[in-house]
Amino acid sequence: MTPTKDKELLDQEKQVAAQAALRWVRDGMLVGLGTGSTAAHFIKLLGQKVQAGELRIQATATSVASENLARQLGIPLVEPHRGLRFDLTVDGADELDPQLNLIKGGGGALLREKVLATASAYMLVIADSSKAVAQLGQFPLPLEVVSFALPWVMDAVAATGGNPVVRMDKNDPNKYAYSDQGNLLIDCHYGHLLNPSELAKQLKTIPGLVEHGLFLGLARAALVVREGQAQVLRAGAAPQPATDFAELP
Ligand SMILES: O=C[C@H](O)[C@H](O)[C@H](O)COP(=O)(O)O
Repeated sequence: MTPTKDKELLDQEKQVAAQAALRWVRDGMLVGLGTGSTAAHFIKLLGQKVQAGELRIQATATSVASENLARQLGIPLVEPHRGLRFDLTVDGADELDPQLNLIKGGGGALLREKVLATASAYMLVIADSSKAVAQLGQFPLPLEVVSFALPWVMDAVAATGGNPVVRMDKNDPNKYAYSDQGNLLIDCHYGHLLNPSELAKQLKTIPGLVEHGLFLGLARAALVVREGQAQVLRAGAAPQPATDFAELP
């Protein structure tokens, strides 16, 4: 299989997962919108339902890109405010393990993604087959870092075995990449994570490290596509077909 074909197939899987996720959305819901290519498929499909008058929902997005997309599609948006809680957040992931622990932040949106996932009654992950792994850590762990603190954060993260690399701008390799909050991003190459929760605790003690991309115990279910079919995964449970399955969060 050529890399391009591979990418096309994975993109089809992302669309299938996004389509299946629509079953989770009900009239009147407040929905958190994720970021990335898989979440973008979901936002487009959701936008079609809203435009057709088939769903009345309100949403908040986890990035400027997703917010712009939602606005273009006519999805009503709600600004962050005290007491705002989401019925459902639908988001992609860079990796998910059988316990539905995640690595996120490949697109730099980890901070807002974690804020919305935490403020949601239900987080649903949508993913192509390449994202499901036995153990997290092949994908470099993203961190969001305040610029001033960068040198010390790099030292502290290196001391945890993270081999940190500052992320560069996709369009200009001589410039740093910045998050929507104006912070820097670091990618950490730990290899397989033997104890993600211990690592998460260590990272939280580093001043200037705003957030890490480990999402532990946040996802309630995942829709992962295998051989063209969406399957529902839950922590420690056997996969279920998503075809004859609809769940109210
Ligand atoms: O910061 C980006 C997010 O965590 C994405 O959800 C993640 O990188 C997966 O993106 P994609 O759906 O494009 O693979």
